[in-house]
Amino acid sequence: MSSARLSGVGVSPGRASGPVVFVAEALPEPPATPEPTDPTDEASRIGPAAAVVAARLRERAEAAKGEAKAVLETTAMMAADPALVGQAEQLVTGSSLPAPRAVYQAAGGFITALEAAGGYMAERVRDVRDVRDRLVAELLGVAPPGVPELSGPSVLVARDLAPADTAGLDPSKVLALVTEEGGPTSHTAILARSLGIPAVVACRGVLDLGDVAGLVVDGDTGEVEARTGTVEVRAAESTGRAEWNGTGVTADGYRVKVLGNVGTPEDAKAAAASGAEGVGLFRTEFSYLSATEEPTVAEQRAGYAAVLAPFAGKPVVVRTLDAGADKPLSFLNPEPEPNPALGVRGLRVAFDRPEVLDRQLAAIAEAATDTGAQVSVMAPMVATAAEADWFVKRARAAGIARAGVMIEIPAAALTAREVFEVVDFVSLGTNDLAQYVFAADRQVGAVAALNDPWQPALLRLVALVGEAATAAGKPAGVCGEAAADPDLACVLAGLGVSSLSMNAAALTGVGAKLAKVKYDQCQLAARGALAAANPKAAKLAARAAL
Ligand SMILES: C=C(OP(=O)(O)O)C(=O)O
Ligand SMILES: [Mg+2]
Repeated sequence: MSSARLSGVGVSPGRASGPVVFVAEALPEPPATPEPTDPTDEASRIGPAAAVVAARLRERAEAAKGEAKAVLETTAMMAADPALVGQAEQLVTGSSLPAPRAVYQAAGGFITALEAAGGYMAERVRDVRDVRDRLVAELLGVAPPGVPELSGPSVLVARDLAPADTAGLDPSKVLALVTEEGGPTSHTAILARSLGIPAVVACRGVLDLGDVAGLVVDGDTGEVEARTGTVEVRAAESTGRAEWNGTGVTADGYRVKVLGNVGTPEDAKAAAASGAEGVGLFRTEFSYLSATEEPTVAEQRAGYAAVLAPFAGKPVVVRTLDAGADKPLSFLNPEPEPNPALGVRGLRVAFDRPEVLDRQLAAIAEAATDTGAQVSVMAPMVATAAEADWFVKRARAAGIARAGVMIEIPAAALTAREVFEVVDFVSLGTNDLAQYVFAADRQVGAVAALNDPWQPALLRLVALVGEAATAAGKPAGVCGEAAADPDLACVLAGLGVSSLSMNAAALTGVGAKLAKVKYDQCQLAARGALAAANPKAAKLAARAAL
């Protein structure tokens, strides 16, 4: 047995090992050439291929439960649909197209019709695309794209995963996740952390491992060991070392609220069970990553209430839709952009379509009344005080008394004093703030080191916001991944941040660390990190003080 070592960036803690499963990449659009030499023969391949795809989907449906079962049964029926097969056959015999292209085009006709019908029909578009891709892959003799059905616990390896794919992973089957691309603040990393799946991103070379039986993955150090022989199947153990009494406070009584980042009702329950004092960031867009139409106010109200319910009587900051860039919502970002992270994302979508924001605010206000949670709202991707003012006025008009904005664009950090004049609070999104201050895409593995939350340049922007918060007498929180690192959490508190919001798994570690240190140690750590020349030196300087 031989082994090879690779290293990437550990983004979700824990050590796990097991057999490896590669996630096949999306197939390119099949070409319309060369013309088949015998069109009748070529057309006759489609029916049997559809039968194979349908049978596989039915098999998976039998083993699945609940919603997954229903989805698989519907997809199996579509794959066996004689209309799709018939039209594709005609395109081969009538227009001399190769079978994969014919299937692609026939499915395209169904997709256009479903989209035009709207409503429930439009939601089926995703399923038709799924069937189309499976059928094309079968005809080409290659693996279908996406996360395959796992026969047992496995380590998944992918170039990167779409947020919707990551959200759908089953933590009981996925031992660990390793991606060739992606950065520490990409949504793949954030979702892996919230699912408690050890993960390493930006792991160069993992896709070229070829003949490897299993991987040992260390989500803390970022090390990945590839073995050619059998690898023990081992799930990560939860560390559970630290203890915390559920109140964010330093040893000498300086209060720093410790809050949860949530996207789903399951996240909210996990955050409440882990002692979150409230929610500092509810990412509402996570509920609609696969939606093809804007959810109605009633649907949004019910969805938000399910997330707010565990926090009745507690503070919850609901962020309005942050659609675009790494989290596109098809009903809000239909057009491709040359540079999506710098384009129309977050609050910018609402400038063109304020009625979508108003409907969301109405649903949030109703869900707040339904659950008794103390709800505030905040807008993502705000660049100027004027934008902040525009948002706060709309929130107040919707009956939501407390409104703030995220500070995740350097311009907003640099003008934090003006922003504070119009908002009740701010929350620093250090994931995007790092991406924009370093001009380093958070999804690109090659620039992952620049997106390190210990970068002194990032901390200097946080310090500006902390000073502006103190001058305004209003709170500044951090809800980016920086807040989830216990030492860095102390540094942020020392910079004037009054609440820290993080995934459920990080709450105890951060709460326990704060309880061990005095506030002047946090300030000393902050001064040391600010003055450091690089992230490593910043970490060492902070640790020396803590
Ligand atoms: C918390 C943040 O928002 P998101 O990660 O959802 O972009 C951030 O940018 O730091
Ligand atoms: Mg952000």
